Amino acid sequence: MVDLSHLNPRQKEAAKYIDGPLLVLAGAGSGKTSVITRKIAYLIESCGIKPHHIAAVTFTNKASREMKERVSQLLQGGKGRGLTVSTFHNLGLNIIRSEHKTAGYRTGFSILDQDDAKNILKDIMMRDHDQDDDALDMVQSAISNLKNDMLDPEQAIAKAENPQEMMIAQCYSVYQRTLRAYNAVDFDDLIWVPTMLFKNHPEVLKRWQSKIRYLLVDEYQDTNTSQYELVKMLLGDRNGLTVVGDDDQSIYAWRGARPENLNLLKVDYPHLKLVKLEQNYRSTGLILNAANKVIDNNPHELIKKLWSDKGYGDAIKILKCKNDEIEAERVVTGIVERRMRYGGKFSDFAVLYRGNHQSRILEMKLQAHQVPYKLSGGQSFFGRSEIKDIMGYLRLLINPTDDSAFLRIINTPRREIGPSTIEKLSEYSIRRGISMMAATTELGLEQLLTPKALDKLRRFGHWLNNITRMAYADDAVAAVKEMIEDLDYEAHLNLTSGTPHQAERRMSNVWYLVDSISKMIEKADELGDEVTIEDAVSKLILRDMLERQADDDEEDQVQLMTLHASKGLEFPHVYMVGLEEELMPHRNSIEADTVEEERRLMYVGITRAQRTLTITYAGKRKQFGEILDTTHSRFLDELPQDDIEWEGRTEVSPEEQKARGQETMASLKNLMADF
Ligand SMILES: Nc1ncnc2c1ncn2[C@@H]1O[C@H](COP(=O)(O)OP(=O)(O)OP(=O)(O)O)[C@@H](O)[C@H]1O
Ligand SMILES: [Mg+2]
Repeated sequence: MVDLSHLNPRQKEAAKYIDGPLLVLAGAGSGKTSVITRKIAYLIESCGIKPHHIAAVTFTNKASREMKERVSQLLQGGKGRGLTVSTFHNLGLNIIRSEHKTAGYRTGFSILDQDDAKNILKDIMMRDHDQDDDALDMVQSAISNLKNDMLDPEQAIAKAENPQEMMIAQCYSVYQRTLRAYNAVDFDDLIWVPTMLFKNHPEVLKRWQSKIRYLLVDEYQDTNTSQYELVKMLLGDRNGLTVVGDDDQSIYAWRGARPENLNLLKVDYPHLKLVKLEQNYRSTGLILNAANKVIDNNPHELIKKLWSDKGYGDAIKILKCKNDEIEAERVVTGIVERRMRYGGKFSDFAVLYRGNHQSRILEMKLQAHQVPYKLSGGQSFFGRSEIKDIMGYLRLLINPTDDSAFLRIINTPRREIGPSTIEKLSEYSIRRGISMMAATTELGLEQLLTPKALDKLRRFGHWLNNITRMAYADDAVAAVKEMIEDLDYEAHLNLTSGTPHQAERRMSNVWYLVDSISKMIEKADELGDEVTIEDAVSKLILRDMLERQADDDEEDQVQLMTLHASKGLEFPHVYMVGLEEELMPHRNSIEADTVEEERRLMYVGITRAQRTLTITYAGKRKQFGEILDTTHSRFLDELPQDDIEWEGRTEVSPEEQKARGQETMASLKNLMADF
């Protein structure tokens, strides 16, 4: 029997309630994710539901890995085998994979990352509309919003109210046709396609409903319309749904998330049971109080009051630094000092920032002090050009119809296949209705190309076909290694990198990628599963898209990530950097009057901290090559000023320090009394 004794009465109630759909609505650190993981164990061990009938979904890879870990601790000895714990997008990918025929895709369909998708869109826009990069970004995000709101191209065209919306809808229509022709899906399709599939094919939906009998959703406030639709369809008129969320932590409205979905649940499921949790088990009293005060500045329908019995804790520190360089230096020396003085691990520290561009200066300082660190998200691994190149080959290897991958690598490393050859090849492939890769070895090309160009294309085509055959028939990893050697990719890096050291580092990234594939295949082997090169590469593509991070969570490293990426996680010591107007809150949100969402982001950041919170800002910051004067963020003024040590502003008086000490002791005594 599963042990629920660690849960408080309300948590227990939520874990045991299975008579209807349930919503747990509660603030940060109150144990929502813990309810989900315990409930999974309860469903399996006490309700007799088989693990393969349970699916738990969350938003980021990191969160889903954490959840998996927590569940596997609760269900040891393989009791959880077959359970699905994944991101929404991963669940969508699995659905499309097993239903690809009905969904209209051929096997080995490819998943486009944001960049590839953008390239396709760029081609389309250049063809019919003369547009710049800003317009491209705008259209890409508009198409994403249309998909998230479940509108297909025809509906978007019908709904367009002005020339701009019509232009977007038309681009959407051509874009979607092109994706189909490429046998490819983009990130939003991973949700949109399964939803449409379920809508149009009730028999497929039925099959999935009988597969997934209990669905649990974490971070529900960040679901968008199509994700909500997917949840609703999977549930049907059954009872097996638990969702947990916190409207104060809704931080993805800009990506189509609809916190109103929390309210919609009550409308769609009149019998919805609501459980609220109030005790925070994560943070000290001071940190929690600061979080509560900041979020109080947002309008609330439902007031949630969180309390903690972890004692008063250390004061929150605010450091004013002269510039961004000194800010980074102080954060790093602060981490080193604290670790030396109190012990602990580097992985106890997290540095959170608003935008990925802020990581570079921190990375430099961490390297200078030889502090190990892990960067999550941003332009880390999969954004590197060498990885994109090799991924291009791998994508083509698992899906020869992936024309965008073909275009990326056909002349990288250089094979002297010029643009006019590629153009003719493209026209020919469109005329024949085949992929560019397939066209390379067609006889019909002879009339179009010079013998030299023809020879180069054919040699390329035959070579890659051979590697593909090897990868499927024999040892996939050996085939990939041979491919990289045949390409003489190392020589290409030597030619295109600034220094030999850079070339070496880039090549080691390539081997890291190959190693990841090999590990995936080995791991599956050990479990008795079979993972093909196709599965391994698809997984890499998805990992790339979701988080762009290397898979080395276990190591003792300082964690660097954006505030967005930190959702759901917790760290003993948190540094929030760059708390300046126009950076946090972000300039765009000030202009668009969406500061409330930034305030929720601030709330998310503060509530990641368990024991100490240090906030920094710089008086001057280098941006776009210019040094700009800055002012501190308005959110700092919203903090409870009595509880913070604002360096250079207010000193904490000795009497006050004493009073705080007494208060801390008193709450600690209370805490001890509870044990
Ligand atoms: N009943 C409990 N007793 C002791 N510790 C608990 C209890 N419930 C949760 N915790 C601990 O509190 C911390 C926060 O829990 P959890 O991450 O589940 O909160 P959450 O509500 O999901 O937070 P967030 O809103 O940030 O996602 C975790 O370290 C968890 O182990
Ligand atoms: Mg959580």
